[in-house]
Amino acid sequence: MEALEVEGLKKTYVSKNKRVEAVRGISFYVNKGEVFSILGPNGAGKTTTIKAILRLVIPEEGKVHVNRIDISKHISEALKNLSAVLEGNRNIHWKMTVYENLRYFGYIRGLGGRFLKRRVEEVLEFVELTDKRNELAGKLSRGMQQRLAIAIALLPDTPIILLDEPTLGLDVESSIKVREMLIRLAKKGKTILLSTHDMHLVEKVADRVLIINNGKVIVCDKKENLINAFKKKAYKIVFEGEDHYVDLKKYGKLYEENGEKILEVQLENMEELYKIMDYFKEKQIEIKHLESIMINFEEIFVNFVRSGRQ
Ligand SMILES: Nc1ncnc2c1ncn2[C@@H]1O[C@H](COP(=O)(O)OP(=O)(O)OP(=O)(O)O)[C@@H](O)[C@H]1O
Repeated sequence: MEALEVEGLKKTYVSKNKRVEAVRGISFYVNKGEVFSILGPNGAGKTTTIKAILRLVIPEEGKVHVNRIDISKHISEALKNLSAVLEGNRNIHWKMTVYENLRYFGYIRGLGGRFLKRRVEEVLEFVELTDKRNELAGKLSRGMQQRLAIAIALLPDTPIILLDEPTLGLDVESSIKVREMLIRLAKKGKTILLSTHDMHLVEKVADRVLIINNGKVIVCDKKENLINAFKKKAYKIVFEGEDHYVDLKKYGKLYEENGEKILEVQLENMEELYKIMDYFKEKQIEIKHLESIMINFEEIFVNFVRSGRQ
């Protein structure tokens, strides 16, 4: 069942002498309990899409349903299901402590009394900031500020959480912490929509991926399918042979590993593989084994964006 449905979203920013078609007809859905990632280069329209879902920008076309509720018609009802961590840490009060921030934003979301008190402790523990509760938010590291922003979003315990670039500008350790947090949230059954261009994050947490460029969808599929689409086309050929093998360089990357000679190739189709195998035969170089290899998600992304540039 879909937790989020986005249909035909269009948003054009118009200023005095400029029109930017930021989102040009984007549609997708996010299933309940799924981690769905929007991936795209700078300016692709990721932030605009997330803001349009939250009605922070009003799209000129398109529909957004949150748990089957049309957000343009029943905004407060729909928003009860959503919380968001937007880009940057602007939604934190620098001069308040961690604890005061959580109380303050809890009140804003309509929480109070014993429930809020308990929730504050729970989220503090979840983001591992319990021992920083009395520190001023402005004095925290960037990674901790991001965790505080996530804690604030978690307070109302909504079923759907949107995150825009949650690891942007964070050091490796903090990025890993955020990544682990998202995995824990997914395990709790939360529906997560995140925008990012952090490939590691996508590789580790996403179930399905939507790749967009210039405000349009290039592809939307399960992460595994996207990986497999290219995995089949990348091969590692382990071979034996003394002479001639330097010529193989023209086919791909040639190297030695643990005393084995390896040729790594990326191919458009099987014909190309057969051609290479014929060449091995002709030169009497023995192939010991051949395996399809995984190319990393970054390469997959670049391949899709290149092939589908709109
Ligand atoms: N308020 C605005 N007024 C005018 N143009 C805007 C506005 N906000 C975004 N844009 C433009 O719309 C396009 C899409 O921007 P958006 O922020 O949605 O992309 P993004 O994929 O989130 O990129 P980034 O990763 O750089 O944030 C860009 O060309 C951007 O310059």
